[in-house]
Amino acid sequence: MDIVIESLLDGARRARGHVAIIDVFRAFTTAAVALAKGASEVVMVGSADEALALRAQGRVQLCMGEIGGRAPPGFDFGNSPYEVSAADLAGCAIAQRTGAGTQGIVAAAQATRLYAASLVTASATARALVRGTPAAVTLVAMGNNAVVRTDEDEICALHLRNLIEGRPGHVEGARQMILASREASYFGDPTRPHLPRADLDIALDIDRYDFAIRVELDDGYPVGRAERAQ
Ligand SMILES: O=C(O)[C@H](CS(=O)(=O)O)OP(=O)(O)O
Repeated sequence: MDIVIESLLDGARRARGHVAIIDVFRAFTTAAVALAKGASEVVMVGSADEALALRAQGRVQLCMGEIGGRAPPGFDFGNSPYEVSAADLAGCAIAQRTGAGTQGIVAAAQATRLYAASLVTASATARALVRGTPAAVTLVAMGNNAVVRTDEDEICALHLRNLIEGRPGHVEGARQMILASREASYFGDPTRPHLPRADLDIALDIDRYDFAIRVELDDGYPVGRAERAQ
């Protein structure tokens, strides 16, 4: 099996085989929390207008995500796992728009199987990626706004590769490397109130959940749902 690590939007466009689009801060940590809180599905879109239109049509009940890190006007939630962790989402379908993660999902049109990945679902995602013994697995680190590479997504890709190749990786080592990064330092900064420290704590709770987020097309929209091992 060929395992390729890619980055950013062009990496998502090139990705082949079974693909993990990685966004630790914060899109797919937030999506995982939403699914764990009972959301039925997360419809991943490229624009805030698409998310709002899906809610207006009744296709989803809630909108979450960000532009410039903050909830767009009319959204129910920002892109904060901590904020979402306090909500009752039982049975809700949610539309999500973010600057990196959901853009990568939309761009990954060549994937034969697609996952939205972060560290909270790392082991479950690694197991899911190898099911069906694909010829190729591509791990795409989405970075900031899908244009600047970031430590947390690149380290998540390396951790996933270790797991896929049968090594345990180093959970605490990965955590500490990310905590030392520029992006981690933004959380809890009083000048960035949209980035609570609790978001960082949740995002680095590696293997918090025992499901992967499988993304499949539904009426042309990529829809993420929890996928547990059989
Ligand atoms: O809200 C976030 O943490 C980021 C901001 S940016 O778009 O990467 O600049 O969004 P995400 O898509 O979750 O990386």
